[in-house]
Amino acid sequence: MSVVAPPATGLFITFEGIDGAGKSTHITALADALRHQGYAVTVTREPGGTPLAEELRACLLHTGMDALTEALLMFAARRDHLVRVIEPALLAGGVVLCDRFTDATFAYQGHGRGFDLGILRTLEGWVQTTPSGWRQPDMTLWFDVPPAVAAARLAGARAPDKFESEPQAFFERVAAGYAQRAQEAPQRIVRIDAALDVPAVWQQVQDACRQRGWLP
Ligand SMILES: Nc1ncnc2c1ncn2[C@@H]1O[C@H](COP(=O)(O)OP(=O)(O)O)[C@@H](O)[C@H]1O
Ligand SMILES: Cc1cn([C@H]2C[C@H](O)[C@@H](COP(=O)(O)OP(=O)(O)O)O2)c(=O)[nH]c1=O
Repeated sequence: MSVVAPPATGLFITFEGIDGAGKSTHITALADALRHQGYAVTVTREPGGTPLAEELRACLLHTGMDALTEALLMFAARRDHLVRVIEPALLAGGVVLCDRFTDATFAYQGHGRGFDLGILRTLEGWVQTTPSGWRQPDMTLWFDVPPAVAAARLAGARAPDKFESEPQAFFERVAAGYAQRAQEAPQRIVRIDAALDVPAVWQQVQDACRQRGWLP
Protein backbone atom coordinates (compact mmCIF):
# COMPACT_ATOMS: atom_id res chain seq x y z
CA MET A 1 0.00 0.00 0.00
CA SER A 2 1.34 3.48 -0.81
CA VAL A 3 1.91 5.95 1.98
CA VAL A 4 -0.36 8.97 2.21
CA ALA A 5 0.93 12.30 3.49
CA PRO A 6 -0.40 13.22 6.94
CA PRO A 7 -3.38 15.57 6.73
CA ALA A 8 -2.55 19.32 6.81
CA THR A 9 -3.79 19.28 10.39
CA GLY A 10 -1.16 16.66 11.31
CA LEU A 11 -1.55 13.23 12.85
CA PHE A 12 -2.10 12.66 16.56
CA ILE A 13 -1.44 9.10 17.78
CA THR A 14 -1.65 8.14 21.45
CA PHE A 15 -0.37 5.06 23.28
CA GLU A 16 -2.41 3.65 26.15
CA GLY A 17 -2.44 0.69 28.51
CA ILE A 18 -1.52 -0.25 32.07
CA ASP A 19 2.03 0.19 33.36
CA GLY A 20 4.32 -2.46 31.86
CA ALA A 21 2.15 -3.02 28.77
CA GLY A 22 4.98 -2.11 26.37
CA LYS A 23 4.02 1.43 25.29
CA SER A 24 7.47 3.02 25.66
CA THR A 25 9.12 0.14 23.78
CA HIS A 26 6.89 0.62 20.73
CA ILE A 27 6.60 4.40 20.67
CA THR A 28 10.32 4.59 19.86
CA ALA A 29 10.02 1.97 17.13
CA LEU A 30 7.03 3.70 15.53
CA ALA A 31 8.76 7.10 15.67
CA ASP A 32 11.75 5.61 13.82
CA ALA A 33 9.52 3.96 11.20
CA LEU A 34 7.52 7.15 10.55
CA ARG A 35 10.65 9.32 10.37
CA HIS A 36 12.00 6.85 7.82
CA GLN A 37 8.94 7.71 5.70
CA GLY A 38 9.78 11.41 5.93
CA TYR A 39 7.28 12.49 8.60
CA ALA A 40 8.27 15.18 11.13
CA VAL A 41 7.65 13.26 14.37
CA THR A 42 7.33 14.65 17.91
CA VAL A 43 7.51 12.05 20.70
CA THR A 44 6.07 13.19 23.99
CA ARG A 45 4.32 11.90 27.10
CA GLU A 46 1.71 12.61 29.75
CA PRO A 47 1.69 13.72 32.42
CA GLY A 48 4.54 15.89 31.15
CA GLY A 49 5.88 17.21 27.87
CA THR A 50 6.41 20.86 28.95
CA PRO A 51 8.43 22.33 31.85
CA LEU A 52 5.24 23.07 33.82
CA ALA A 53 3.66 19.70 33.07
CA GLU A 54 6.88 17.89 34.04
CA GLU A 55 6.76 19.69 37.42
CA LEU A 56 3.17 18.55 37.83
CA ARG A 57 4.24 15.02 36.83
CA ALA A 58 6.78 14.92 39.66
CA CYS A 59 4.00 15.81 42.16
CA LEU A 60 1.51 13.40 40.61
CA LEU A 61 3.87 10.42 40.62
CA HIS A 62 5.27 10.88 44.12
CA THR A 63 2.79 12.81 46.31
CA GLY A 64 -0.42 11.45 47.80
CA MET A 65 -3.55 13.52 47.06
CA ASP A 66 -7.29 13.05 46.77
CA ALA A 67 -8.85 11.88 43.53
CA LEU A 68 -10.26 15.29 42.48
CA THR A 69 -6.89 17.00 43.01
CA GLU A 70 -5.22 14.24 40.99
CA ALA A 71 -7.73 14.56 38.13
CA LEU A 72 -7.44 18.38 38.05
CA LEU A 73 -3.62 18.26 37.98
CA MET A 74 -3.67 15.66 35.21
CA PHE A 75 -5.92 17.91 33.12
CA ALA A 76 -3.93 21.06 34.00
CA ALA A 77 -0.74 19.36 32.81
CA ARG A 78 -2.61 18.17 29.68
CA ARG A 79 -3.88 21.66 28.83
CA ASP A 80 -0.38 23.16 29.02
CA HIS A 81 1.01 20.28 26.94
CA LEU A 82 -1.76 20.48 24.34
CA VAL A 83 -1.51 24.23 23.86
CA ARG A 84 2.29 24.54 23.90
CA VAL A 85 3.48 21.33 22.22
CA ILE A 86 0.79 19.14 20.64
CA GLU A 87 -1.30 21.75 18.80
CA PRO A 88 1.66 23.67 17.32
CA ALA A 89 3.23 20.42 16.05
CA LEU A 90 -0.07 19.26 14.51
CA LEU A 91 -0.85 22.64 12.96
CA ALA A 92 2.61 22.53 11.33
CA GLY A 93 1.50 19.24 9.71
CA GLY A 94 3.64 16.97 11.90
CA VAL A 95 3.00 13.65 13.60
CA VAL A 96 2.68 13.62 17.40
CA LEU A 97 3.19 10.33 19.24
CA CYS A 98 2.06 10.73 22.83
CA ASP A 99 2.64 8.19 25.61
CA ARG A 100 -0.80 8.43 27.30
CA PHE A 101 -3.55 11.06 27.00
CA THR A 102 -7.12 11.47 28.29
CA ASP A 103 -8.05 7.77 28.06
CA ALA A 104 -5.51 7.26 30.88
CA THR A 105 -7.42 9.71 33.10
CA PHE A 106 -10.67 7.80 32.51
CA ALA A 107 -8.92 4.48 33.18
CA TYR A 108 -6.77 5.48 36.21
CA GLN A 109 -8.68 8.29 37.95
CA GLY A 110 -12.13 7.20 36.73
CA HIS A 111 -12.03 3.41 36.98
CA GLY A 112 -8.92 2.88 39.12
CA ARG A 113 -9.76 5.49 41.79
CA GLY A 114 -13.53 5.43 41.22
CA PHE A 115 -13.73 9.16 40.40
CA ASP A 116 -16.89 10.57 38.75
CA LEU A 117 -16.80 9.86 34.99
CA GLY A 118 -19.25 12.69 34.26
CA ILE A 119 -16.87 15.25 35.76
CA LEU A 120 -14.01 13.75 33.72
CA ARG A 121 -16.13 14.14 30.57
CA THR A 122 -16.71 17.81 31.39
CA LEU A 123 -12.99 18.38 31.97
CA GLU A 124 -12.16 16.51 28.75
CA GLY A 125 -14.48 18.86 26.85
CA TRP A 126 -12.94 22.00 28.34
CA VAL A 127 -9.31 20.95 28.10
CA GLN A 128 -9.41 19.57 24.56
CA THR A 129 -11.17 22.57 23.07
CA THR A 130 -8.54 24.82 21.48
CA PRO A 131 -8.78 27.87 19.18
CA SER A 132 -8.64 25.45 16.23
CA GLY A 133 -11.48 23.31 17.58
CA TRP A 134 -12.02 20.01 19.40
CA ARG A 135 -8.87 17.89 19.56
CA GLN A 136 -8.98 14.11 19.93
CA PRO A 137 -6.30 11.60 18.87
CA ASP A 138 -6.62 10.39 15.26
CA MET A 139 -5.73 6.92 16.52
CA THR A 140 -5.12 5.41 19.93
CA LEU A 141 -3.13 2.19 20.25
CA TRP A 142 -4.42 0.39 23.34
CA PHE A 143 -1.84 -2.11 24.62
CA ASP A 144 -4.10 -4.65 26.28
CA VAL A 145 -2.28 -7.01 28.63
CA PRO A 146 -3.35 -8.96 31.74
CA PRO A 147 -2.19 -7.09 34.88
CA ALA A 148 -0.27 -10.18 36.10
CA VAL A 149 1.80 -10.22 32.88
CA ALA A 150 2.54 -6.48 33.13
CA ALA A 151 3.52 -6.83 36.81
CA ALA A 152 5.92 -9.67 35.99
CA ARG A 153 7.56 -7.51 33.30
CA LEU A 154 7.98 -4.58 35.69
CA ALA A 155 9.26 -6.64 38.65
CA GLY A 156 12.85 -5.53 39.09
CA ALA A 157 12.81 -3.46 35.86
CA ARG A 158 12.50 -0.08 37.63
CA ALA A 159 11.65 1.44 41.02
CA PRO A 160 7.82 1.67 41.23
CA ASP A 161 6.21 5.14 41.41
CA LYS A 162 2.93 5.96 43.23
CA PHE A 163 0.75 4.35 40.57
CA GLU A 164 2.98 1.34 39.94
CA SER A 165 2.83 0.59 43.69
CA GLU A 166 -0.94 0.06 43.54
CA PRO A 167 -2.21 -3.52 44.07
CA GLN A 168 -3.20 -5.76 41.17
CA ALA A 169 -6.92 -5.12 41.85
CA PHE A 170 -6.33 -1.44 40.97
CA PHE A 171 -4.84 -2.44 37.61
CA GLU A 172 -7.74 -4.84 36.99
CA ARG A 173 -10.09 -1.83 37.31
CA VAL A 174 -7.83 0.34 35.12
CA ALA A 175 -7.73 -2.39 32.46
CA ALA A 176 -11.56 -2.62 32.56
CA GLY A 177 -11.66 1.16 32.16
CA TYR A 178 -9.58 0.98 28.99
CA ALA A 179 -11.85 -1.78 27.66
CA GLN A 180 -14.89 0.45 28.24
CA ARG A 181 -13.26 3.43 26.50
CA ALA A 182 -12.38 1.17 23.55
CA GLN A 183 -15.99 0.03 23.32
CA GLU A 184 -17.17 3.65 23.29
CA ALA A 185 -14.75 4.74 20.53
CA PRO A 186 -14.14 1.70 18.29
CA GLN A 187 -13.08 3.81 15.28
CA ARG A 188 -10.36 5.62 17.20
CA ILE A 189 -9.08 3.01 19.67
CA VAL A 190 -7.23 0.01 18.20
CA ARG A 191 -6.71 -2.95 20.54
CA ILE A 192 -3.21 -4.40 20.45
CA ASP A 193 -2.70 -7.84 22.02
CA ALA A 194 0.26 -6.75 24.13
CA ALA A 195 0.70 -10.11 25.90
CA LEU A 196 2.50 -11.44 22.80
CA ASP A 197 6.26 -11.12 22.27
CA VAL A 198 7.80 -7.85 21.06
CA PRO A 199 7.96 -8.77 17.32
CA ALA A 200 4.28 -9.82 17.34
CA VAL A 201 3.22 -6.63 19.11
CA TRP A 202 5.28 -4.51 16.71
CA GLN A 203 3.58 -6.27 13.78
CA GLN A 204 0.16 -5.22 15.10
CA VAL A 205 1.31 -1.62 15.56
CA GLN A 206 2.57 -1.51 11.97
CA ASP A 207 -0.64 -3.14 10.68
CA ALA A 208 -2.76 -0.45 12.37
CA CYS A 209 -0.71 2.26 10.63
CA ARG A 210 -0.71 0.43 7.30
CA GLN A 211 -4.50 0.09 7.34
CA ARG A 212 -4.69 3.88 7.56
CA GLY A 213 -2.09 4.38 4.82
CA TRP A 214 0.50 5.90 7.18
CA LEU A 215 3.13 3.17 6.63
CA PRO A 216 3.87 1.19 3.44
N1 LIG B 1 5.88 -7.72 24.35
C1 LIG B 1 6.75 -7.76 25.37
N2 LIG B 1 7.11 -8.96 25.90
C2 LIG B 1 7.96 -9.02 26.95
N3 LIG B 1 8.53 -7.95 27.57
C3 LIG B 1 8.20 -6.74 27.08
C4 LIG B 1 7.30 -6.57 25.97
N4 LIG B 1 7.16 -5.26 25.72
C5 LIG B 1 7.93 -4.61 26.62
N5 LIG B 1 8.55 -5.48 27.42
C6 LIG B 1 9.43 -5.19 28.59
O1 LIG B 1 8.54 -4.87 29.66
C7 LIG B 1 9.03 -3.76 30.40
C8 LIG B 1 7.98 -2.63 30.35
O2 LIG B 1 7.90 -2.15 29.00
P1 LIG B 1 7.60 -0.61 28.66
O3 LIG B 1 7.68 -0.46 27.18
O4 LIG B 1 8.46 0.28 29.51
O5 LIG B 1 6.08 -0.52 29.15
P2 LIG B 1 5.16 0.77 29.47
O6 LIG B 1 5.79 1.95 28.77
O7 LIG B 1 3.84 0.40 28.87
O8 LIG B 1 5.12 0.91 30.96
C9 LIG B 1 10.38 -3.39 29.79
O9 LIG B 1 11.39 -4.03 30.55
C10 LIG B 1 10.31 -3.95 28.37
O10 LIG B 1 11.58 -4.31 27.89
C1 LIG C 1 -1.68 10.59 31.71
C2 LIG C 1 -2.04 9.90 32.99
C3 LIG C 1 -1.15 9.06 33.64
N1 LIG C 1 -1.49 8.47 34.80
C4 LIG C 1 -0.53 7.61 35.49
C5 LIG C 1 -0.28 6.28 34.82
C6 LIG C 1 1.18 5.96 35.10
O1 LIG C 1 1.24 5.08 36.21
C7 LIG C 1 1.77 7.29 35.52
C8 LIG C 1 2.92 7.76 34.65
O2 LIG C 1 2.75 7.30 33.38
P1 LIG C 1 3.95 6.76 32.49
O3 LIG C 1 4.62 7.91 31.84
O4 LIG C 1 3.39 5.70 31.60
O5 LIG C 1 4.94 6.12 33.53
P2 LIG C 1 6.28 5.32 33.20
O6 LIG C 1 7.08 6.13 32.21
O7 LIG C 1 6.89 5.20 34.56
O8 LIG C 1 5.80 4.02 32.61
O9 LIG C 1 0.73 8.26 35.50
C9 LIG C 1 -2.75 8.67 35.36
O10 LIG C 1 -3.05 8.11 36.43
N2 LIG C 1 -3.65 9.48 34.72
C10 LIG C 1 -3.35 10.11 33.57
O11 LIG C 1 -4.19 10.86 33.01
